[in-house]
Amino acid sequence: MTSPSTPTLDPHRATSDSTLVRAARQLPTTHTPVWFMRQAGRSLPEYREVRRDVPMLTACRTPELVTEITLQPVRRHGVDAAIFFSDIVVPLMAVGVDLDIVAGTGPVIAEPIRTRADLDRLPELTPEHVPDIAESVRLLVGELGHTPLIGFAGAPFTLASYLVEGGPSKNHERTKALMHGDPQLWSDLCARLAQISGAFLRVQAEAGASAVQLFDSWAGHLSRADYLRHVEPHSRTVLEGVGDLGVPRIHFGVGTGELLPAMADAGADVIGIDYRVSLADGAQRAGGRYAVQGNLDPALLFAPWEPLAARVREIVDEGREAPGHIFNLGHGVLPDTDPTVLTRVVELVHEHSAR
Ligand SMILES: Cc1c2[nH]c(c1CCC(=O)O)Cc1[nH]c(c(CCC(=O)O)c1C)Cc1[nH]c(c(CCC(=O)O)c1C)Cc1[nH]c(c(C)c1CCC(=O)O)C2
Repeated sequence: MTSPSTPTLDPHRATSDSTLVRAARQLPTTHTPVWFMRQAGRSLPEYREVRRDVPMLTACRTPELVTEITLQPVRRHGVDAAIFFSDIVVPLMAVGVDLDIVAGTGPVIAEPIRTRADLDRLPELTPEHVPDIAESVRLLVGELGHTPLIGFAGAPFTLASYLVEGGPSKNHERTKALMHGDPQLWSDLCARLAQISGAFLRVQAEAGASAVQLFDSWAGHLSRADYLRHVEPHSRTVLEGVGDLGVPRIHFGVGTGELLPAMADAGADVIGIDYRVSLADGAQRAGGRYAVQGNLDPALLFAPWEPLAARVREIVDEGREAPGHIFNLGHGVLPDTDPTVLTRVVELVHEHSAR
């Protein structure tokens, strides 16, 4: 029995008709949905205000702050989706990895994982590790109404790179050395990370996130052969592991032109395309079977309005040729971006794509 005050059994019902979910499912939409990676963050003065005295990871674990920060870009820009405010290292922190996020640098790991004994100290993730995440999602879904919330996690390779290198890396040399020098340890590490990412996505989707995105930001540093042999099986475990939840799965990486077919086939519904490959080429490389997300160069947001607007219209037009299109940037919003430009881009995407 349900009464009006009991939560609906299907937390995704309110957003099942949203443009984001429909585009991901390759259904017709009234306009092209748009959101931006890193839409919450330093480009917004209201974000800098909330974060003034609060460290990044404290903010990520405080449901009231996660809710406020996630809602800020939705209120300001009128985007068609919210992305959960968190970080790819939050589930690692939750299982006990000693790490910090250093402003201007990124995640830094106190004791990198390089040996079997190191891996043995990395536990699996259970919902009990992240009650605050479920709580934040529930608060957000209540506030967002018909606007979908996108949950996310880091993919095994990108997480492994931070853990093995101990921090951000340009060349991923220790990571690749481990991959090739001890393939069994590499595979066991990625299997553990796949469990952690998959469980983190599950917590978010079960609490009400309407879509999930797997970020394999650094996968573009791999050859296709290495990606297929050493990485794809683990990303597939994550994506297929949440297939039963019925929420669209977006798979994104940077510099992945050569990997798009493999990344799409790893179990995604939507393939993220960065700005190096045209949407049309990207959709075709993914076999023409997948919805696409992208792909405005975030640096173009610094260009004068006319050339920027022309590029936005072009991307909207190219997206019409794909089975489904979600407008986004090719990578995250840069911290110095003028937020009023982002709002104008949202308005233009809506206006130019209205049908
Ligand atoms: C590689 C990666 C990380 N984190 C993430 C990725 C994958 C996406 C990508 O490729 O950009 C994912 C992420 N991190 C953050 C989000 C929030 C949601 C959103 O997109 O709005 C998301 C989706 C918040 C954040 N995560 C971080 C910030 C900046 C911290 C701050 O505001 O002080 C934010 C808003 C910190 C972070 N965390 C990480 C980096 C590289 C940085 C930037 C370091 C810096 O430039 O200061 C690791």
